[in-house]
Amino acid sequence: MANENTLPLYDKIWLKYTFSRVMDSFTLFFLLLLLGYRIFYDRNYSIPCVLAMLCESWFTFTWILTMNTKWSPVRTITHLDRLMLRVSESELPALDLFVTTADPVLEPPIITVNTVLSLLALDYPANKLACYVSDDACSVLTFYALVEATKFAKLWVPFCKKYNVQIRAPFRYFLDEDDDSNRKEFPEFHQDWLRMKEEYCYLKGKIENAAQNSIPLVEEFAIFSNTDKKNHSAIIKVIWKNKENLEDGLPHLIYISREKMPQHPHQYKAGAMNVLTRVSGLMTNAPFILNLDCDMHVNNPKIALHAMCILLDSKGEKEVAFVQCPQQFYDGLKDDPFGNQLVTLFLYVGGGYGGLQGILYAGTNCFHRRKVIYGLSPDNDIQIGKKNGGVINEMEEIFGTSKSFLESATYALEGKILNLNYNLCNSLEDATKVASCRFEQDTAWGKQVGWLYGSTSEDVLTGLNIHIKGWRSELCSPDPIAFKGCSPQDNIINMIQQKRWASGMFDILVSNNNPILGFFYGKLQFRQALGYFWILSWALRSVPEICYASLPAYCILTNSTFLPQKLWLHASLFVNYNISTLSEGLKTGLSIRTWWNNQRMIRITTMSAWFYGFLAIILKRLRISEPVFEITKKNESSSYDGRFSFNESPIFLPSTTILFVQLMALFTSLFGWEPRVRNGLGYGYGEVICSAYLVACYWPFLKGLFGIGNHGIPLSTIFKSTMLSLLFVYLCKLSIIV
Ligand SMILES: O=c1ccn([C@@H]2O[C@H](COP(=O)(O)OP(=O)(O)O[C@H]3O[C@H](CO)[C@@H](O)[C@H](O)[C@H]3O)[C@@H](O)[C@H]2O)c(=O)[nH]1
Ligand SMILES: [Mn+2]
Repeated sequence: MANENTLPLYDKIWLKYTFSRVMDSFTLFFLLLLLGYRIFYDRNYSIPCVLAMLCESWFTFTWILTMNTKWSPVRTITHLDRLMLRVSESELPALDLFVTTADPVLEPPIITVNTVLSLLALDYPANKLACYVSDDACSVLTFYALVEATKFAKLWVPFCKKYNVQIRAPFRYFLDEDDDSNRKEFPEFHQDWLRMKEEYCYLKGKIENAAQNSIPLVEEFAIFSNTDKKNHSAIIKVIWKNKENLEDGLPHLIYISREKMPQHPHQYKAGAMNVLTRVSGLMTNAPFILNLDCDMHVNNPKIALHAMCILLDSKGEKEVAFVQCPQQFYDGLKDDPFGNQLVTLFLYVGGGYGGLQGILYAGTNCFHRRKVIYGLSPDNDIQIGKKNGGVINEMEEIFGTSKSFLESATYALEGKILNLNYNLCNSLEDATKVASCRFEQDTAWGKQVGWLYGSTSEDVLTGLNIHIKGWRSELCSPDPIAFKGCSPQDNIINMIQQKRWASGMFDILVSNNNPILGFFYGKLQFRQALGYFWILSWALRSVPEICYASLPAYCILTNSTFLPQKLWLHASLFVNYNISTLSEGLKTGLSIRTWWNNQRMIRITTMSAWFYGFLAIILKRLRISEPVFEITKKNESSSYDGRFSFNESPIFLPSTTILFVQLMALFTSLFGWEPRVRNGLGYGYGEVICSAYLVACYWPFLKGLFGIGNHGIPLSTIFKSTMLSLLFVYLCKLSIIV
């Protein structure tokens, strides 16, 4: 039998989704058949047919990318028991915890507080943890909430540990009336539970109160007087320090609001992450970092141990740069009307990346190695400037001019665990320096080290760069699920988020950091590069999709055809594709309704949010406007009903217009208003069915035409869309004449 100590700490299991593979292959087969048929048999080179063929070629290409990504999915299984045999609690490595928040209105402090509480209560030695909260809003309310939360944490953390509470974010825990898992063993449990609930309500009340009546800016809050969120010096406050270094105490808690100046680009979240990295480097310098968005609370208190199984495993140690846990959400609306729960995405596509070079970094729920963030590659050199002793100048060029930080970075890069037990407060002066705007000037921060700048999807960009260095990554999805967050609550917020993702990712594709170059000049594996291409090209997909969606309407309005005579090819493709996505959904435990909502939303998103994402990058490249990071609004609980809401945002124009165009086409066909066939063939059932299918996809918009209040499409949007669709009809007519 293998020695206990040589057994791997985690295993990868290759999943066999045979049915899925077969169905996906059929889809590809039909796509190729269709193209072949068009080229060799149909030979119809009319405008709609050529356009359709171009679009179909793109779809085929995308489909190959999709299949490549999904083809060999894996699951990782972590062995906590083996980890515990190998290392004792006191030997576990230190872990720095980062939480980012940026707006006390869109991100209510009570949510951040819950995330922090769930982190402080992790099942991990408390003297190995330090929690850093970055507040880009420089909000005294957030600070106040954290100070108050610390008081509560002193009761909450021991309570969670004593009773082995599973959900350690109080707002989720107390949703359940009473938790009687501990009834029998501990007679005093109920008493404690009641007290804890009362204390939590008290905390919540205090924060709500403070939000309504402003907080007096005296004593520890005085530093917030005269601060403007876009213009203020750095504020770093050690809210709580685990002075006696107790294993079962409360981890350090540090509040950071980095310096901001109007003329200095602050680089959104990536900028905040880099400040967190540096400040924590000075204070605790843990070799591992877990980063969470403010709304992502810990749902499995053992998650840090699970991640350590991968990071400390003898193979993982050498190869794995980061461990990413899936993004899952609480309070998902029934049947996922906005298609934003991403369940099958993480399972099928996420697992698929796992079988390649590794899952992409998703910005939150991720454990990083500090040295990798500092630019180290698996063969241990730092690629920008060689790091041989004494070359302090080079280190300065990379990491900036802070002596103490350079020292800590050297330790981190060499993998030495410094028994700093740094006096957190003594490093405050240095910390303020590394949190200043100017610190990064002429350094490699954001370019080669740290979180990278230049894309609103800083996460994918940073992860890609790590993969290009030759590192791998792993997906970690223990049961219960590691973290849970808040998904966009309505379709408007969802669209803003999708637009940011699509534009940020397309931005990477057209930059020097793209996966193609990464494959040729770096160590990005071929299939991983294709996998990246799949996701980075989301925005690009909008163009052929919009084009394809206008074809049925064009054909009906001009009485021509874009479908080959043999409709069965398209029909089989359509049926096959739908059966395969449906079966994937059902296997994941989703309802048919959810599947349909997801299908519909992917069409709507592609042709609106992703299209705007595409435009945003074109404008950026033309130096007309810079994309901004629009923060997603977060809620403690969901009060939405899943109906679509609308506003005057241009994001609704493409959808409304596509709907109008299809409706005009369908009416034309119904009343026989189409012109006579001129040459070749006229439109047939195929075009009508396609048009009707699109109307089904855009049903929420059709309802929106008759909705009232924010459930109705505003008149101005209706007006603009009418104009656009009339223009489309006019152009169709024009194309007949010429
Ligand atoms: O200037 C900023 C802007 C944002 N954030 C933080 O960034 C996080 C993510 O922002 P959110 O609005 O929640 O965006 P999501 O679309 O939900 O985030 C996903 O997509 C982002 C990239 O677009 C990633 O950074 C996130 O980790 C990932 O969860 C939040 O904690 C924010 O507080 C900052 O710290 N500073
Ligand atoms: Mn979020």
